[in-house]
Amino acid sequence: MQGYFITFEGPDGAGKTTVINEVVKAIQGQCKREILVTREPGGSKIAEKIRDIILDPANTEMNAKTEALLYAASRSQHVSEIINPALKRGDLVISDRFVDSSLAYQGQGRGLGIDEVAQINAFATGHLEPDLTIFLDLDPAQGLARIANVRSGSEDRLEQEKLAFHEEVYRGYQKVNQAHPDRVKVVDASQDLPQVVAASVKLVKSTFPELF
Ligand SMILES: Nc1ncnc2c1ncn2[C@@H]1O[C@H](COP(=O)(O)OP(=O)(O)OP(=O)(O)O)[C@@H](O)[C@H]1O
Ligand SMILES: Cc1cn([C@H]2C[C@H](O)[C@@H](COP(=O)(O)O)O2)c(=O)[nH]c1=O
Repeated sequence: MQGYFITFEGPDGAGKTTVINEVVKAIQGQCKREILVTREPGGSKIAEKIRDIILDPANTEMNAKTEALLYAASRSQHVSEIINPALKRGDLVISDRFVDSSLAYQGQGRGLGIDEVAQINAFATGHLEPDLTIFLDLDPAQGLARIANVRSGSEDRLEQEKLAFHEEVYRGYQKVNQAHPDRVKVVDASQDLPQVVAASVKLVKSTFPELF
């Protein structure tokens, strides 16, 4: 039985983690499949260890290629150990970030090139692609302001990057979204949380009506 793979993407602070939790609460009683929520970087023991290295603010000397390869390595482990087995069981897998994050942050933000970063990720994931990606669309400055409200002073290495970097990442997302209009659906994340959640639930239900 083949499962379903949904990813949430967006700038830092767009609300991905919060919205995923609310979407799961909303659909849990109605969904015909088990729901597995996971995240990147991370999602498995080894992948979480790699996450700690990538996001440690002390690792200021990490170069862009190392960063891209660490995200891809973490993802490879996550896919083989967690995501693929769940999809084989027939689960609905919801991941907080996936390859599109690498295309936007490392491909565009770090200037490595979206196509080049896509290639290493195709190798890492065995070409796994989500069935649906919900892009929470928020101005990067607003996202950073939301994060500063909740964890000012303890931002991770990526969150500590200047606004110009996050604006470049946002341009990367726009390119990726335009290249995959069938897969990526955009939700206005500047709305109040209940509206963002309702729009996301509607997308899940309309994309996979057979799940409900
Ligand atoms: N629609 C919303 N309106 C206002 N605040 C929101 C909204 N959605 C989430 N938030 C708040 O914004 C902050 C960041 O949310 P959250 O951690 O879910 O974002 P994220 O996209 O997962 O961030 P990151 O990419 O850094 O992991 C939280 O304090 C959350 O409560
Ligand atoms: C998967 C992935 C993530 N990032 C960045 C985006 C965030 O700034 C951090 C951590 O993610 P979280 O949502 O705050 O937990 O990592 C990235 O640059 N490239 C990636 O592939």
